[in-house]
Amino acid sequence: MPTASSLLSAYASLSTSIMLFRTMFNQLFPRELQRYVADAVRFYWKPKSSKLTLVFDEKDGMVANHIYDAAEAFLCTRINPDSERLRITKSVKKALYHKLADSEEIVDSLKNPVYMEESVNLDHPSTFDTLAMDPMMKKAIMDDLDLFLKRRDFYKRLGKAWKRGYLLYGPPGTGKSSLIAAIANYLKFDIFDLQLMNIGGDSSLKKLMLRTSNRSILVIEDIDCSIQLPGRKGITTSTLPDAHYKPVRDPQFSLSGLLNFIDGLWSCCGDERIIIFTTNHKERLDPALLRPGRMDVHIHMSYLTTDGFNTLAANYLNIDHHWRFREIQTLIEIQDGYASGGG
Ligand SMILES: Nc1ncnc2c1ncn2[C@@H]1O[C@H](COP(=O)(O)OP(=O)(O)OP(=O)(O)O)[C@@H](O)[C@H]1O
Repeated sequence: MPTASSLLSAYASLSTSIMLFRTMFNQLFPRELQRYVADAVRFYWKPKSSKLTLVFDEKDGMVANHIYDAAEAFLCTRINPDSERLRITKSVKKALYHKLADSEEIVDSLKNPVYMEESVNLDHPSTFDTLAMDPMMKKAIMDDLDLFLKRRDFYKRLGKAWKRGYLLYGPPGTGKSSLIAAIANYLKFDIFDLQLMNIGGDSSLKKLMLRTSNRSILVIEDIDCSIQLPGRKGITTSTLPDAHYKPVRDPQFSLSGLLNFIDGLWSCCGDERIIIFTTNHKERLDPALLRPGRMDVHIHMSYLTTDGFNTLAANYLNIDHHWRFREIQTLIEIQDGYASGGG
C-alpha cells in the first residue's frame, strides 16, 4: 500500500511533467497545429451522439435557398403550426417515419419524399420521330406548339397568361408519357412532374407552382385517380374513381384551388408554360377542367394502327419488313374493327 507522501510526490512529479510538456508543446508547435491536434483529440474522445442537426438557412447570401423552400414546402404538408419538434427516422427496410408529438405520428414512404420532381436535364429518348402516331396528328400537335410559342404578344394583348393546356387521354400504355417526352424534347422545355396525392393544401400547391421555371411543362399524370378532388362546391362526384380505388390520403386542397392556380398564378410570372394532364378516363373529369383555357387541346391516344406498328418496328427492331408483318397487320385491322364497334 503506497504511503500518502509517496502518492503526493508522484502527483507532484506528474503535474510538473505535464506543465513541462505543455510549455514545450506551446513553444515548439505553431498555434494552428496545436488547434488541429486538440480538435482531433476532442473528436475521438467526445461521446458519439445519435442526433444529427440539419440546418437549412433561408437565404444563401442575398439569394433564396431553394433547399430551404423545398424543406418548408415538404414539412408544412406533414406538421401543423403547433408542432414543436419533428423526429424523422428511416431504417433500411422500413418507411420514412415521422414522430411529431407524443400523441401524433405519421408514417411516410421514401418513394416520394418530395412531391415535385424536377427534371431539368430530360434524358428521355422519345421524339416525334420515334412516336407511333398518326402523322397528321403529329403535325397538328407540332403546329399547335409552334403557334403557341409565337403568340406572346397575342396573350399579352388579351391580358391572359401565356400558357397552353393539353389533355392526353386513352388506355394505359398507348404512349401518353412518350408524347410528353417528345413535346419536351421538341421544345427543349423542362418537365415538372406534379404529384397531386402528396400535396398538403392550397398554399403548398401555390408554392410549388411558383417554383416552376419559365419555358417549362407542368405534368399532372392520371388526374382522375391520383387524388379524389373535391368539386367546386365540395361535391366529390366528378372525378370519382372506380370502386377499387383507394385515395392515398384525403386531399387538403380543392378543385377550385387547383383551377384558380392554373388560371391565375402563371399570368403574373412571365414566359411560356405548358400544362399537360393525362388520364385513362376522360369521362370522369369535371367539365370545368376540360374546357378550353384549361385544357385547350384534347389528344386521344389509342391502340396501335398499322402505321404506328411500322414505326415501332423500325424504331425498336430496325426493320421495315418481315414475313410476319402481313399477319400482324391483319390482327390490327381486326382489333380496329372491334374497337369501332364493327366486330
Ligand atoms: N405511340 C407510341 N409510340 C412509341 N412508343 C410507344 C407508344 N405507345 C406505347 N409505347 C411504348 O410503350 C411503353 C409504354 O408507353 P407510355 O408509358 O408512353 O404509355 P402511357 O400511355 O403513358 O401509359 P400509362 O397510361 O400506363 O401511364 C413505352 O415503352 C413506350 O415506348
